[in-house]
Amino acid sequence: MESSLEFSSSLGSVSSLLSRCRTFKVLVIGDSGVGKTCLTHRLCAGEFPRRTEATIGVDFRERALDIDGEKIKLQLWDTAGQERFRKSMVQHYYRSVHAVLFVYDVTCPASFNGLTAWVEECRQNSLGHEIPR
Ligand SMILES: Nc1nc2c(ncn2[C@@H]2O[C@H](COP(=O)(O)OP(=O)(O)OP(=O)(O)O)[C@@H](O)[C@H]2O)c(=O)[nH]1
Repeated sequence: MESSLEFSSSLGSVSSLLSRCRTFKVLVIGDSGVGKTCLTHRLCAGEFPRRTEATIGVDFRERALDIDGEKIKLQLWDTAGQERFRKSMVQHYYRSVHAVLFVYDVTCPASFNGLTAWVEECRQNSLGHEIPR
């Protein structure tokens, strides 16, 4: 009885090891209207949304990947570009981030110049230099 219990518990740990999947949190930032929601929706749902509304706070999207046989979960944090929809939440966005994606609109130079403010926000929230961006 004891040995069969041991056997089933070790089977359990093997199956949990096999199904374990690493999750990577990617923060998506940039000016309002540059296409963050469209980009993340396209990546996760396989198509562009018909219409979007300004993001309030943050929207979460996930994409499962298989990289070299390992299951990876990409967790995209689509954040609001409008200051009034970010408010005091910002510091939470930067917690345990694995990578940051800066987005700008190629038809809008101001949104490219605006990236300096987003880089500065990263600095203010103590984003480490080792974090890919
Ligand atoms: N022409 C064109 N329009 C786009 C593209 N990507 C997004 N749009 C349009 O741009 C508008 C804003 O797109 P969103 O994805 O909502 O922008 P956002 O950066 O998430 O905006 P916030 O939520 O306010 O930060 C929408 O009307 C989209 O349809 C693109 O690649 N080409």
